[in-house]
Amino acid sequence: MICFFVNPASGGGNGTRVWKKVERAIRNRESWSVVFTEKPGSIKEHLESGAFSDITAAIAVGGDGTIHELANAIKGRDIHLGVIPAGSGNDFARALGISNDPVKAAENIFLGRTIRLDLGSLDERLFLTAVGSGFDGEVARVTNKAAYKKWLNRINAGRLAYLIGVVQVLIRYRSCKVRMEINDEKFELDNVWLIAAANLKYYGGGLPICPTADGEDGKLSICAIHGVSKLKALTILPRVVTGSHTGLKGVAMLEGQSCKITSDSPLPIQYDGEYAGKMNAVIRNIPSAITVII
Ligand SMILES: Nc1ncnc2c1ncn2[C@@H]1O[C@H](COP(=O)(O)OP(=O)(O)OP(=O)(O)O)[C@@H](O)[C@H]1O
Repeated sequence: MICFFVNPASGGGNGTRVWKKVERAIRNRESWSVVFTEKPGSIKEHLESGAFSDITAAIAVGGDGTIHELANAIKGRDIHLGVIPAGSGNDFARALGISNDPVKAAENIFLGRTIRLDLGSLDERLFLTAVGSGFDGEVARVTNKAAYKKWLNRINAGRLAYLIGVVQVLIRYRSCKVRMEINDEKFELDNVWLIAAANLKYYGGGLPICPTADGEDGKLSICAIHGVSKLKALTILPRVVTGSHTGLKGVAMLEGQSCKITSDSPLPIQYDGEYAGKMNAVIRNIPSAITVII
């Protein structure tokens, strides 16, 4: 049984619109059911209710936050994961080349072609795309609670909300000293603006922060922007839009199975675009952790 978990709130209401198209397209197919999420966390509640014991595939109709919830809710169970993109960022779907056309994406779900994908973990929680600490964690904190996000999502301008958040944070954000440990190698970094640890290459709605990240290689790709003034950081950050930041002075690209980030004052962290809080982070790659329908 395939179960679609539709988040009506994703993409500022896009979830419902996308589901209507999918429903028309799959009306004559068998062995599927649908659940509408009521609030953050409700996917887990539904799955734990015991009413879904016959699910073989769980499909998020939503954005990266919905698929993040779904992956965590099916943790440890033999359920394939899929997505019909309906969010504002859709970085998971973008990285895996999943169609933005709801009907095509739904057809592919029923074709059932799968890959084994690595996941990342931040403490006990799983993530699919990337963890960002420092500047982008702060952007997630500011943007996710901003009233303008809902407004802009409603007019399909979710990316603009993120850009406003970037400008807000740029004005007041200060770099700091960070201790980073990749596998067993220790680094002391000054003037750290951000450290991202990625399973897949995009975050923030299509920003290729780690352009060579590969969700099937058993490693995290790590990008640290550090050791530069705010003025210099301001010239680097826009280059992330095209992925052309990687060779610049002040940008270190690394990789490893694990990445620990600690600082005297814990940094704000986001994972899959969701704000996780201020913390010292232990991030790991979990190789071939999940089966994804692509
Ligand atoms: N019925 C609901 N009402 C409000 N929020 C919900 C509901 N169901 C789920 N959510 C929450 O909605 C949040 C946003 O969903 P999601 O991330 O999929 O959309 P998005 O932010 O538009 O997309 P993206 O993350 O790709 O930019 C998630 O954190 C999820 O927990």
